[in-house]
Amino acid sequence: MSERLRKILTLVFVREPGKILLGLKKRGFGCGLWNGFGGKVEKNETILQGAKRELVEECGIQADVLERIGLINFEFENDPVILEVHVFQTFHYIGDPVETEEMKPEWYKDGEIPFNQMWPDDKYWFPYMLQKRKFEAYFLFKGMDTILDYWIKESLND
Ligand SMILES: Nc1nc(SCCc2ccccc2)c2[nH]cnc2n1
Repeated sequence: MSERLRKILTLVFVREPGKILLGLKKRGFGCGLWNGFGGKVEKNETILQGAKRELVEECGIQADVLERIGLINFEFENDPVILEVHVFQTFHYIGDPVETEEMKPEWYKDGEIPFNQMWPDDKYWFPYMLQKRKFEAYFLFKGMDTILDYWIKESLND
């Protein structure tokens, strides 16, 4: 089986009871969409360390405890690199979110998430996150807007 090229990325959601912190991406990949906070994992850090670093860099919040809740593989047609996105959430953090060059943070009620201004896959896996159910998922994209194929399943492994 030929080894696929993989890019390891993180995605972090800060939670309060009934609310979730989203950031409007101001530049780069996914610009103009609301999303969690995250990005690349550097060579000299673990995935968890990368997730915590990106959260501080993108909105100034320090998360003591990050809980792994999901793993999503994104494939884009005609692109050999698979994005392996490790999804985390935290209810225990320090600081108030601040706007950075990268992200404009805003709190949304769990029932009022702006899915029409987010990646099209989010509406499929957010319900698992909001119900605290661990999940694994795969999405095959054509361009940035069209999902050609996907699967999602509840995962019990830690
Ligand atoms: N929600 C969501 N996020 C991403 S990329 C997340 C990882 C990332 C990458 C670059 C900068 C910051 C964060 C997606 N890609 C395709 N569908 C998607 N859905």
